[in-house]
Amino acid sequence: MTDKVFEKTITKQFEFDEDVASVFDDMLSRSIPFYKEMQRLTINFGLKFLKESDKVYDLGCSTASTLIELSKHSPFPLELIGIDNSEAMLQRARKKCKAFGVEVKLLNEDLHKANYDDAKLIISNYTLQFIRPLQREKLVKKIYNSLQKDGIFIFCEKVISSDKVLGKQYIDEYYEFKKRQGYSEFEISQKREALENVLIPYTEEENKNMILDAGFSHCETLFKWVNFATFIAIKK
Ligand SMILES: C[S@@+](CC[C@H](N)C(=O)[O-])C[C@H]1O[C@@H](n2cnc3c(N)ncnc32)[C@H](O)[C@@H]1O
Ligand SMILES: O=C(O)C(=O)C[C@]1(C(=O)O)C=C[C@@H](O)C=C1
Repeated sequence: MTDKVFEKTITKQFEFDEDVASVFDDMLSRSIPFYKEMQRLTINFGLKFLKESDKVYDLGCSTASTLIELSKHSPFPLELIGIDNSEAMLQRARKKCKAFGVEVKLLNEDLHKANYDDAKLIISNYTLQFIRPLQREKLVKKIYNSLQKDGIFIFCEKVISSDKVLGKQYIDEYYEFKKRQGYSEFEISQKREALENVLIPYTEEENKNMILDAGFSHCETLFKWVNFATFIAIKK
């Protein structure tokens, strides 16, 4: 279904509710430049570190798109677990997994409370940005502690520039992308307002520092397009 959520005047902050979940796959593909490419890199780099029966968690799995693609591309069976606290998203995820014949354990839980121990790979794409900064640092520490030795954390985030002028140019370039995807100026400004103080992006460097502060021995950028980036972190 086509995303028309922000065609009407907003009355509340952005939420992963029924309205958003019902158009979510279209919303992501039209709101995140190179979404598919970043997903492909997440899967390909993840697979380089995995072996049969390894546990893979997707934190903030939404409609399970990434786990379904991972399952389709993996040459061996994996234990796939998706965690999300939006029931509207998980309903779509269950339907899609069934339709694709993919076995994924889908859990409706808060990431702060859920258990993801013994993970070989943890994925979290475009989700940390929705976690309040103080909680975010704690969550990344929890992710680090939950990974096995030699475990991998791959995550994608919307990012900002630490330079004021470039920061403004990033936003202009991003809104131009959105216009090319068919969103009107009204929809763009409505969504911007709804996301204010809900989606809190860090700079690329702040993300890396947060990861290293949590204990990871290495973190680098796998991909970046203006204000969106994919990172990989290694626990030694
Ligand atoms: C932008 S979406 C993730 C998109 C998805 N990873 C993908 O690549 O298709 C963020 C997701 O995180 C979930 N989420 C946000 N905060 C959460 C929390 N505290 N616990 C569990 N899920 C959370 C939301 O419900 C939403 O489905
Ligand atoms: O539309 C925007 O401004 C976005 O930042 C895109 C974004 C994201 O990065 O998570 C914001 C909310 C939805 O979850 C889908 C995509």
